[in-house]
Amino acid sequence: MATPELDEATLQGQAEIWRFMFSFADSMALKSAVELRIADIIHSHGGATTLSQIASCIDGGSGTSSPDITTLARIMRFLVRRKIFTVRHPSDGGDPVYDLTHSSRWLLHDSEQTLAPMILMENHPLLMAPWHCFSQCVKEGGIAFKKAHGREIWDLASENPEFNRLFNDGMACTSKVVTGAILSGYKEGLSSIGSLVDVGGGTGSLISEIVKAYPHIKGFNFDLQHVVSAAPPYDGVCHIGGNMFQAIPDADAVIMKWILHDWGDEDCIKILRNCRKAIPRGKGKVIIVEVVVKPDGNGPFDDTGFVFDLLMVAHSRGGKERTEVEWKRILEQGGFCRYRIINIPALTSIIEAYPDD
Ligand SMILES: C[S@@+](CC[C@H](N)C(=O)[O-])C[C@H]1O[C@@H](n2cnc3c(N)ncnc32)[C@H](O)[C@@H]1O
Repeated sequence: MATPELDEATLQGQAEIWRFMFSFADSMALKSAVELRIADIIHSHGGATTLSQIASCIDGGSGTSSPDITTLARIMRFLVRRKIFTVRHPSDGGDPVYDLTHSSRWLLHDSEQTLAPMILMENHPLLMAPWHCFSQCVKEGGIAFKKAHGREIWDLASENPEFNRLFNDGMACTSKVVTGAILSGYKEGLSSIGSLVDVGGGTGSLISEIVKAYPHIKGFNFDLQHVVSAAPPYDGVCHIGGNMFQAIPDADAVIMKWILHDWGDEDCIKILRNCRKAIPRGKGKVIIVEVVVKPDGNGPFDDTGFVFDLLMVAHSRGGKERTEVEWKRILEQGGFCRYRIINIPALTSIIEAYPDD
């Protein structure tokens, strides 16, 4: 029997499936570029770097081996196609030279504004394993991370210092990236605060940057004990270990970045109620730095909001990304009936919430 000819749309559909089937190739190529520090090598040459110059700066796997330049060339060809790097072929027939793009500047390890530690963290086998458990979660419920590792993410971090470091470093770099956006888009929101507690602040990257920009603010970095124990000291920041489900240290205002998205609605309401107890009546506020999902949004970060929602399926217990309507509901139940959303130039927005009293 003759095979029916495929119409254009069906063929296009097939092409899409091939593309999605291998989407992981994008993240794996990106991860290898970060591990090999390719962006840093090109940057240190001032741009326009040949493949052999890149290779000569890569440490061989064992003491005697030298980099496999053919594999490197193939990874670079792929990343040029993805517009992570550029390549130029000199007219004199010389070796092609590679350069950075607006994307690869985010891969620089030694830059203040880098996503390199986050790429290494999210693409680590321990954090990727739960993604393989989605269908099992649909069929039988439960927590993907626990199915993959037998325990939840914060328990693994408390038992495994290497994983704790990988996770905290990944989060810390995203805080540095978002701080610039907060400081530029939310200036007046911070200037009137005397003390600020970052709840689930990780190793203190966000609060330390805020205190650096507003030295009058007394900063508290509050997180689980195993996290603050590994945190570096910062001027003007006091690290406090504890459990936000029990109590939150008192301050004029609470900031929380990427905390509530880790939890289901009931847990968020408990955290918000504890925030309310920690801030002064009448003038306290909570500054929530989170994604606000826009179901029909087509801004540069809107698609990533949906990816983060699945990330929460992979890594959290009941966490999710929320639309404005969903945020409003948990804020009200947590005791914060007034709020405003401030768009900042970042993946996240600021939700500034005020208590009812
Ligand atoms: C997704 S990370 C966000 C870290 C930081 N806010 C940031 O955005 O870089 C969530 C943080 O919540 C902390 N955390 C989890 N459970 C907690 C609890 N019960 N009390 C305090 N912190 C907690 C974790 O240790 C982790 O640092």
